Amino acid sequence: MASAAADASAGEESLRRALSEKQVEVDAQGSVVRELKASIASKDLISAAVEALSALKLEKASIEKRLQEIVSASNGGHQNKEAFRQAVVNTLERRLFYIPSFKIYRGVAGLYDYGPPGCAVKSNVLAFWRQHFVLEENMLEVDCPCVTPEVVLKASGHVDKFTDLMVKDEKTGTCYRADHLLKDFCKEKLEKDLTISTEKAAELKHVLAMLDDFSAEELGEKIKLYGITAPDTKNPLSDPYPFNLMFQTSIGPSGLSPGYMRPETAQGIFVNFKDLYYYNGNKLPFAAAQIGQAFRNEISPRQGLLRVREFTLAEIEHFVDPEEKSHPKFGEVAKLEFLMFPRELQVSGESAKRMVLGEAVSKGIVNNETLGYFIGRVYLFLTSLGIDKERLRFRQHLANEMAHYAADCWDAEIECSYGWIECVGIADRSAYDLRAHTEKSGVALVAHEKFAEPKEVEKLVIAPVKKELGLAFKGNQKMVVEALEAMDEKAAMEMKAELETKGEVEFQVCTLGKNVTIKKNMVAISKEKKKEHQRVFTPSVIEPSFGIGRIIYCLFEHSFYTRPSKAGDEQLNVFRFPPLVAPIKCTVFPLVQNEKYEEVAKRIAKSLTAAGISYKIDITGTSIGKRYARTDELGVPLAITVDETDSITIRERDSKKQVRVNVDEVASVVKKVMDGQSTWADVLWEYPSHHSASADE
Ligand SMILES: Nc1ncnc2c1ncn2[C@@H]1O[C@H](COP(=O)(O)OP(=O)(O)OP(=O)(O)O)[C@@H](O)[C@H]1O
Repeated sequence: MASAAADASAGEESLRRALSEKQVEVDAQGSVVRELKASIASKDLISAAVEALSALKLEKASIEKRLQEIVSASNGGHQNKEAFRQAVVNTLERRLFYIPSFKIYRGVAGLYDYGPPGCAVKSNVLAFWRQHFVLEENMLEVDCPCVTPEVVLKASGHVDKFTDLMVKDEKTGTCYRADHLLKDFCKEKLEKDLTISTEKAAELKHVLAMLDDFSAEELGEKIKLYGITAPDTKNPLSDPYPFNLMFQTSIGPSGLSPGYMRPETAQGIFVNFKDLYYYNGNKLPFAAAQIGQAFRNEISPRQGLLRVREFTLAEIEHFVDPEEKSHPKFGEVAKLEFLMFPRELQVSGESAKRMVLGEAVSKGIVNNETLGYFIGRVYLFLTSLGIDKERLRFRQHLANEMAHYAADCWDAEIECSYGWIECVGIADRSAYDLRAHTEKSGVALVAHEKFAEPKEVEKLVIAPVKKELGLAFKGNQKMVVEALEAMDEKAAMEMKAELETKGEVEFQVCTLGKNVTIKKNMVAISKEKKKEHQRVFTPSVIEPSFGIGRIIYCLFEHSFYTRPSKAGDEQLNVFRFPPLVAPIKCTVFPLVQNEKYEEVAKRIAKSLTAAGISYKIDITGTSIGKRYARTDELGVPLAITVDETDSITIRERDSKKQVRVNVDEVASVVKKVMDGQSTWADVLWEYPSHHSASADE
């Protein structure tokens, strides 16, 4: 291998790049390969690395041996992830951040209670959300009911389409999400089966890419083909069938008025569009926002807070003129650089790449400035909360993942021990929702642009001939009609030209997942000239939708670490929450139990209350080290120890450094750090440091 070092130098740079994209790295000699991240090494990674290293004439057998080591190391990494998760979840449940609901009755899957520190973290996250989005953009906040009449969710498409495909264990009746079982099977095979052939690997990857597109029949065929059985019992599974995720109810005692618990908060905003537009002085763009509970009867909720049956959503609906999607504040986020995972990289099997947001928009990777602006603001929001920048990426939806009406969608995904998790969906939903409610309610949910002078305008008119389409497409007619009507001007004029020359045209209907042949007699496309005093249009909507529980859980994992106790006999848990998020901002401890110190502690507590700072006072006689450990486990940033009557010490959680501060100044010092007006480094600079005489730390 040593002789390969010389060969390595020429191609090393490109090799290093090739491998680091595949998450492996070679050392200076080009002979040792090691994993960059704790992700699972795949067969694909191995063949790519073998190929690249072989090009440098390294000895193939030894490369393969080394790569096998990587695979077992990364499987070890997998176990480490589980152990890490267990440590985090144990701490969270023991300290009552959250606990399974109705625990004394053995709980209900997918339902959790937030305990005191969890409630505080959640309310801090929501307060910051309001400040960062609602306040910053002058959004119109609303609060609508969770119980929603059927007609609303019929119009939005939820009654007919908000389904997942389910399979049942044929013996026990246990239900599973069919696509999740197929996904788990493919992923496990790709990650762990080193003997898998290249063709098989390609097939499984294709299955993964098409997962969202499979019909019930196709999913059933794959499950049979791969011999997938019930994970817990290995019993055979039923054929997949659709299950609507909404909880149904009826409104009023008669039982005649069906309703549902809302599966998202957005519809409450759409149905109020007309009044909100008026409230906003009939001006676009504007955004409405809502924080509230959403309900989804998930088929088999696993993964703790990540997939639950009732959760808090924070949603923004930003209404904008479809012809003007630039954003006046885009410049403020254009220079941000972070991990982006556009469609093309996913399709070609590459990893996410760091990109400058402004470039992603100018190159058309992100559809428009407004969507880009929100991607940037979401990045700033999540990283300010303490989400690790390196474990946050924005993944673009694949064409088959997006609803047919959507112009572009990006998910903010956060990596945690469960893998990459969608925590915020940012979608340009075009005019779909407002159009759907206009049609169903008969109330025009539109905006107006008044012209100074009447204008002669040319209007695109797409008139599908429903009779002909019905004959040709039968049950699929509605989806073909919707897709034809949703065409933009360019696509419509191209279709018109082709119909005139060839008489028919191939047309992709995303909701059907295939092309259909449209004939000349099936649609009339024209442009009509009219004099108009105003332009009436349905606004497009850009929707960032935040799953608060998912964000909080990822934040817990990203903030958690352990460190040895002073005696080195145990590992102590710490959450390094930033002050913004910390459930309690400081603690107050008298060093020893005596009346004088307790008096001082009470005085400080009063001044903290007056300054609006949450604190915990602990006057137990427990050793100070134990008291610190207890509050580190809650992520409390500062601890005030009363060891004199005129001055006290403040200790910072992560550095464990201490300063001495006069009793009268304590509240204002803590407040400044909590509000972000000072940093701990400023405090260290300004106040004399204190070296603890206590043997506890
Ligand atoms: N069952 C759930 N439990 C907790 N949060 C959820 C759940 N379903 C969705 N969310 C959150 O709500 C946000 C918006 O919902 P959306 O409908 O886009 O999710 P989704 O695409 O259906 O999610 P998934 O594909 O994971 O089921 C998601 O980004 C996620 O953070």
